[in-house]
Amino acid sequence: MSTSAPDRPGSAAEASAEPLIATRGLSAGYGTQPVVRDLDIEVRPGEVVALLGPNGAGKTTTLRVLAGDLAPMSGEVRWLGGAGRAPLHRRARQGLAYVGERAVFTRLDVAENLRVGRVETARALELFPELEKRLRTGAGMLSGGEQQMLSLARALCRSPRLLLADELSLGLAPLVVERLLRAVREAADRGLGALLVEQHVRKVLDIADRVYVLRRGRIEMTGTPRELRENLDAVESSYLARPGTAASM
Ligand SMILES: Nc1ncnc2c1ncn2[C@@H]1O[C@H](COP(=O)(O)OP(=O)(O)OP(=O)(O)O)[C@@H](O)[C@H]1O
Repeated sequence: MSTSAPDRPGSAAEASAEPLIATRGLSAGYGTQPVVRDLDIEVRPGEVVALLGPNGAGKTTTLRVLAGDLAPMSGEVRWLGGAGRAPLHRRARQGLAYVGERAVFTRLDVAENLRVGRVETARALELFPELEKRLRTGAGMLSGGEQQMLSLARALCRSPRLLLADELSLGLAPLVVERLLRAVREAADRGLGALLVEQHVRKVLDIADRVYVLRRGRIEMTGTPRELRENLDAVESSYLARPGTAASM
């Protein structure tokens, strides 16, 4: 399977835009041992790209090195066309949003979380109206889904160019997962580029333009959701399934 034109209508023009982020021959890891090798990954404005793979494949490591949180061992990461090793805080100022698991300040309430994130409350509530009744609730008291809505609101309402999201939907109910993924899709339709690490394979394929499948630190498959679906049974049974979660995919 190879990379080909995205199979979502309207994304052909975006596919010709310059990548927001691109790696060439990237290897990264911890200590002296690379856990991801020879990665060629790119994300362009307006596209949602899914990064899939089994536990320990190196998905989080990949996001961390793209975010500037972990230095490459070899190869390069080009962010906005430049190959410099800008750290995460500088990339964040330049429009990179990184959402890890439950990225909220649990001791602050929802309104304070938005304020600290320099996000207008009204804008966040436009995106997720269900947060309105929780504005004065401590973020640590929110449900998992509400916490992720808050994390995503904080990221998206600052109009980033690129969103890197690590298991946005971990442990959440299917309807909440769909809600979060739809918010990302809508932001991408307005020009955001997004790279999503996601265990809900079928749900993310519904909104993605392209997919990379990582296995043992290498990209083993890349293509459109349509191409991946044709191989989905093989993909799931061979290495995407997590014990106990195959049904959710
Ligand atoms: N800070 C760290 N120090 C040393 N090794 C690490 C560190 N973080 C991750 N690893 C190792 O790197 C490998 C890849 O981990 P990573 O978290 O990138 O995989 P993943 O695909 O995101 O997995 P999962 O789906 O389980 O979250 C694993 O073997 C893991 O043990």
